[in-house]
Amino acid sequence: MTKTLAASELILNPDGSLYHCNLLPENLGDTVFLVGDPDRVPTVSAFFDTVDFKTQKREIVTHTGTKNGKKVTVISTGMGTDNIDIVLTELDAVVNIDLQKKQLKDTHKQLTFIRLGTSGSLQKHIPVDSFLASTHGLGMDGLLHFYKNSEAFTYNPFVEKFIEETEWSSKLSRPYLVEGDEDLIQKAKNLGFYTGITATACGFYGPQGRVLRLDVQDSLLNEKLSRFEYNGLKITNFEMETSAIFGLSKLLGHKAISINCIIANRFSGEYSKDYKKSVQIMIEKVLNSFI
Ligand SMILES: O=P(O)(O)O[C@H]1O[C@H](CO)[C@@H](O)[C@H]1O
Ligand SMILES: O=c1cc[nH]c(=O)[nH]1
Repeated sequence: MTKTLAASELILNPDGSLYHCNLLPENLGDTVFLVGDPDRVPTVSAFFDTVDFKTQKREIVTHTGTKNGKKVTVISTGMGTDNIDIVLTELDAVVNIDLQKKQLKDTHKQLTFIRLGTSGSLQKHIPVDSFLASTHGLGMDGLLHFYKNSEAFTYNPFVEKFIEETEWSSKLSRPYLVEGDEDLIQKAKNLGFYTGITATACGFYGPQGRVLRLDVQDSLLNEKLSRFEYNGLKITNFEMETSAIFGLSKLLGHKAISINCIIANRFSGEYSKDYKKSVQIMIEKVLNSFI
């Protein structure tokens, strides 16, 4: 018998839309741009040909419209993998659950997620105001461990070597490594973007080795991350969402890429003089070549 989801599990608003995103199936395009900052949503939708739908709840702002005849959406996730859990799960539910019957659909629709974010460089040669596409997300956040079948990402030679070489503390959650979509990464390479492994942290300060008033447990963490290498793969940058976007996309059957504008270099101590301008250039390049 087909399972019907309880009202407490699949929470819907009075109009039948998803609890946090406020979205109904007709409000969503097949390609979804994910940005952290709600203020970045209009910057992205300014490059759409039309904007036909807008909604907002908390920090989750959505614009849907068309670009080159295709229906596209941009949505803000806020900061961190906990918000990615909410947004990606609800976006998947919008297309793959019958919201009226509250039942899983038999056939699944595949969405394409394109994160357009900001990030800090962990490599001297990757400067501020450059653009980087993640080949993999290295999750230091622990989100994926709550889901069944995530073992594929947590038990592999990269993770084993990483734990050993960085002397990863047993008090922290086990790192996991998930790859992005190969075809989308190739498109970013064609645009001349840097590529590399993106470390996803569960915070901006201590978890990324920033010391203001509080000392960190491992003051050498960033040094270890930048030095680490596995089969020619290097860790290039820090941000707070990519691992969860890649992990949930793999588990749910969607395609994903994460592209970030480098706004800080953690070794030179540099910070972009006008990061919003650089982010806008990145958005324009991606919108014009990915749709
Ligand atoms: O600019 P966004 O997309 O929010 O991305 C980065 O910026 C935030 C931290 O300042 C984190 O969300 C991090 O991942
Ligand atoms: O250093 C940085 C810059 C942007 N976002 C991050 O998470 N870290």
